[in-house]
Amino acid sequence: MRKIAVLTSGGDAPGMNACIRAIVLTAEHFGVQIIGYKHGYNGLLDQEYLPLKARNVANIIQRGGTILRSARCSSFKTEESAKLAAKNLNALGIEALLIIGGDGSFRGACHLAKHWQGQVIGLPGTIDNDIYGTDATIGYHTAIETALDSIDKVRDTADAFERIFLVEVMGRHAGFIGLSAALASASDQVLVPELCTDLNTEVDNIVSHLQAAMNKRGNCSYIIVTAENLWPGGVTNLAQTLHEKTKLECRPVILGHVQRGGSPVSQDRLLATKMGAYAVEQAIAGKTNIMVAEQNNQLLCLPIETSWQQRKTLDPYLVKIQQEFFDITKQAEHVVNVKG
Ligand SMILES: Nc1ncnc2c1ncn2[C@@H]1O[C@H](COP(=O)(O)OP(=O)(O)O)[C@@H](O)[C@H]1O
Ligand SMILES: O=P(O)(O)OC[C@H]1O[C@](O)(COP(=O)(O)O)[C@@H](O)[C@@H]1O
Repeated sequence: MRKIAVLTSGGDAPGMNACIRAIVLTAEHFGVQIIGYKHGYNGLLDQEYLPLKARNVANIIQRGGTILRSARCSSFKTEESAKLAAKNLNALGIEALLIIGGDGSFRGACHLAKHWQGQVIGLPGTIDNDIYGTDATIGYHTAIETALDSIDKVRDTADAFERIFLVEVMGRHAGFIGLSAALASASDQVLVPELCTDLNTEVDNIVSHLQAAMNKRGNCSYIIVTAENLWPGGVTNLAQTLHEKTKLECRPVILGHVQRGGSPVSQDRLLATKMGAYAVEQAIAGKTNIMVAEQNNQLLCLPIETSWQQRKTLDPYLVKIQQEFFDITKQAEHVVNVKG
């Protein structure tokens, strides 16, 4: 193994820089040259790259975003693009390509592999955590912290005015950020795709929960965490609907792209560092068409297709706590008197 390339693709995630750093330092350790393609798969098509050395990755572990830039590249789905990318990689003598991104980027890697003899290795990097086979993806823990920080602040003003707030978090098709942020911020309800089967009955459920909370706690603040793309018209519409049904003040808050930025928390830096180093070792060992993953603190390789062929599920115990133990409408009628 003499030359490896790396790129970041799809939604950027805090920790991608830490991962690039680990890849570069590990490659240097083994005497392997490394180049970075810029702007995701666009860089492969435009032959836009730069050599990466230890000095290029100094002082980046704490930075969000990605020094290689990221992008979505819809034209990469064509056969001509994959062939052009293969030609460009061969022209530079690249033997392995490391792709830091989500399952879409991994599909891109598989597509390329049909037309390129080199090795492709995926490193799961997305705030959404929606990649099957790994306990967490690079960026997920930082996104939870960011959402949590905002929800805590929303709670202050919600409490002061005894208002209802709907907070929209990211996660295009997955409720990992939503469920974790809701539980960790002690939010009253969480609406995520995995748990909302029928939106028609959902408004009535929310209203009955709300009434139960008011009956139990008196006039109070109430926070609902909602995943993006779930509610037609988003949280602004849902806030309006709830206001019409309850006559209570409901305010929508969309957290948006702030969740993608910021300095990575230690969990993401460590995960990114471990996965980056491990991916280089796997490349040197000749592995291809794999993604690196971590399960129960153990690094491993999985076939890259696993990432999208199987659907990652929410932690059932977290769901149980939020949906059953903490559901105000499902609490036992009698309260045990601790004084006897
Ligand atoms: N089926 C596919 N074939 C080839 N390339 C793909 C495919 N799906 C996604 N890609 C590439 O991966 C990029 C990132 O995918 P996307 O789903 O947007 O983000 P993520 O990798 O974070 O899931 C796309 O813009 C495209 O360049
Ligand atoms: O920045 P964009 O292109 O608007 O994409 C927004 C989407 O990207 C994400 O932040 C991350 O998703 P991916 O990592 O799968 O690209 C989603 O949570 C969000 O829906």
